[in-house]
Amino acid sequence: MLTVDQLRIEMGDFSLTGDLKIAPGARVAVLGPSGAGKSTLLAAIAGFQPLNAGRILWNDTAMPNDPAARPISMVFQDNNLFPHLTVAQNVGLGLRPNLRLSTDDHAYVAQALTRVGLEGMGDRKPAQLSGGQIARVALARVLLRDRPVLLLDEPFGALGPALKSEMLELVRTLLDETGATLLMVSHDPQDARVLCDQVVLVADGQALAPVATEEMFANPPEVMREYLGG
Ligand SMILES: Nc1ncnc2c1ncn2[C@@H]1O[C@H](COP(=O)(O)OP(=O)(O)OP(=O)(O)O)[C@@H](O)[C@H]1O
Repeated sequence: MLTVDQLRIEMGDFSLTGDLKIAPGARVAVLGPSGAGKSTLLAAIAGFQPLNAGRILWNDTAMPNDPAARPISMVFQDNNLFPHLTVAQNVGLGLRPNLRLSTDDHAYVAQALTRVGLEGMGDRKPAQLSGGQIARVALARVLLRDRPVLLLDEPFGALGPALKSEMLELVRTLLDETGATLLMVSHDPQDARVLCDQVVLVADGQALAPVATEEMFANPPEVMREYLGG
């Protein structure tokens, strides 16, 4: 269980509060207007954003301060790859942040690359990959990190619709295999319908408790109606 307990964040004029629980294995879309605080919520859960009040807990225990020690892997919009490292090294960072990979580690990296459809591409640099392939590298790293919570901050926003739906399918397959809990920020409410069983709405300075995706779309609250453009 992921718990956002009495969270409060203040940055200048902006403030965000939240008090919610995410069940293990849930697939949650984080939706809301631009600037509402979706990325801030994910950064707080990941440990990159200091809190003014409240706690983030995993299985009823407060998470460590160090983001690397949290039971979390996160993919950002730019897929956070290092341009000077090869694909295999970028993925290997998920296992060993110092990149001292054993023979077994190299084999795990190769397996993860195969798993996301990038067999044999380990020696390339990110600049030699397409946008979809870069997103796959980020997911291969997530696979190797093998953490119970996956945070995706609009990682496929730059991809065209066909490629994006391919990536959402790959995420679904990986979640089926790992049972990880997903929180995914998206600007496209359709992503929620495709992949997520619940929606956390972030609006008016608040991250609301998760609601079933079906219910959210059948009976959207006003801010969601504005956001859906209807
Ligand atoms: N360092 C900062 N100081 C003050 N305000 C900040 C700072 N960083 C971000 N903000 C504000 O915090 C708010 C939340 O930003 P955040 O990126 O979390 O929103 P978002 O919902 O993810 O937006 P988008 O959908 O546009 O990506 C924004 O209004 C932003 O201007």
